[in-house]
Amino acid sequence: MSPVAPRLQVRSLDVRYHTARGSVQAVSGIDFDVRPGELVGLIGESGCGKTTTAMALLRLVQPPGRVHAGTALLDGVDLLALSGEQLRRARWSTVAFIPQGAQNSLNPVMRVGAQLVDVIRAHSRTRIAKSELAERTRECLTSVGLSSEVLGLYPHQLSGGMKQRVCIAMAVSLRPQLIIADEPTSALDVIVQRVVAQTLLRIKEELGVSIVLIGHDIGLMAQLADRVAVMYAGRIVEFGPTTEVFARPGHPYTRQLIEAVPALGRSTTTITGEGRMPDLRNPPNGCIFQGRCPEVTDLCRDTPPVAVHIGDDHLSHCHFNEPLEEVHDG
Ligand SMILES: Nc1ncnc2c1ncn2[C@@H]1O[C@H](COP(=O)(O)OP(=O)(O)OP(=O)(O)O)[C@@H](O)[C@H]1O
Repeated sequence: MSPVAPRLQVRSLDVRYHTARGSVQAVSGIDFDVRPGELVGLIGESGCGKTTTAMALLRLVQPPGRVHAGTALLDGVDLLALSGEQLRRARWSTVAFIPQGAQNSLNPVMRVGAQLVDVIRAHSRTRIAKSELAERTRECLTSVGLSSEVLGLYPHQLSGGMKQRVCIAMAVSLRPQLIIADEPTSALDVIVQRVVAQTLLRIKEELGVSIVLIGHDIGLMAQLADRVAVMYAGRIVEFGPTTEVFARPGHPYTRQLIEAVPALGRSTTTITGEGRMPDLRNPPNGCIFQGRCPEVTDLCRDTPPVAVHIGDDHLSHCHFNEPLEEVHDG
């Protein structure tokens, strides 16, 4: 394991949705961490719990959802234990969020500059002089590669990619330690996706911010993430350096995901594995992936696999991985 202390450390996070038809175990005791200035990607097919994980970290899980257990330490402070007032202060200034389709959340009748000023004023802990505000808004735009002329424009005068970069500028405006971005490039065309992706890399490198990036575009994630956590049915089944995970995937689900990477020119993934994700109201005993695994055995049906180190900093949850060293299963 690397000696770098994590900025975010998530342990045993468990989130359920209590519906009339039973309790959906959307996130089942996951562990992961994000280091300073690192981009960690959460990948997996629709319904595996990526957004629920993000919502839990932001304390935005809505009823009937509820965080049942876990901790999420950001520089030692448990986000899941903050009071309402502490939370209000932490939003934007400590943890910022770029939601899906963020560009549509810009106010159409306000100039970009005024919207940035609003965010900084509303969430700043101290009063900021007008001259400093102007300087800060310019800096924010520069950090995402936009010129200060954009401050005077309305959202409809911007392209989709520029709007998304304005949203990233808003996210960095309070200089947070952590940004959580949920599919920030979805609904953009491929060329624009690259620009937005480059913008995320730029703020990571220039501002040292840590980023949790949610997405299902495996190709894009392979280019952006320092480490990836592969989720399946509410669990992290594999976690490790991106190059390692893609070059030497340990988990059969990761292998299926990689095989499903679309051919050049297509932008969506289809999963080739047989069968559907298990019913999360009644998950199976044993390995969560047993229903889709081509290598399933009785051991998999009876006993959940523990996390094993299969490489430097690389964990996988499969009975058939060759362990370098066994670690506690979260
Ligand atoms: N409000 C809700 N009520 C009941 N179940 C829910 C609710 N929201 C999500 N779920 C369930 O929780 C599980 C995880 O959903 P989540 O949206 O976190 O997955 P995801 O990986 O982010 O999917 P997507 O990529 O489609 O956004 C799914 O089984 C989903 O059906």
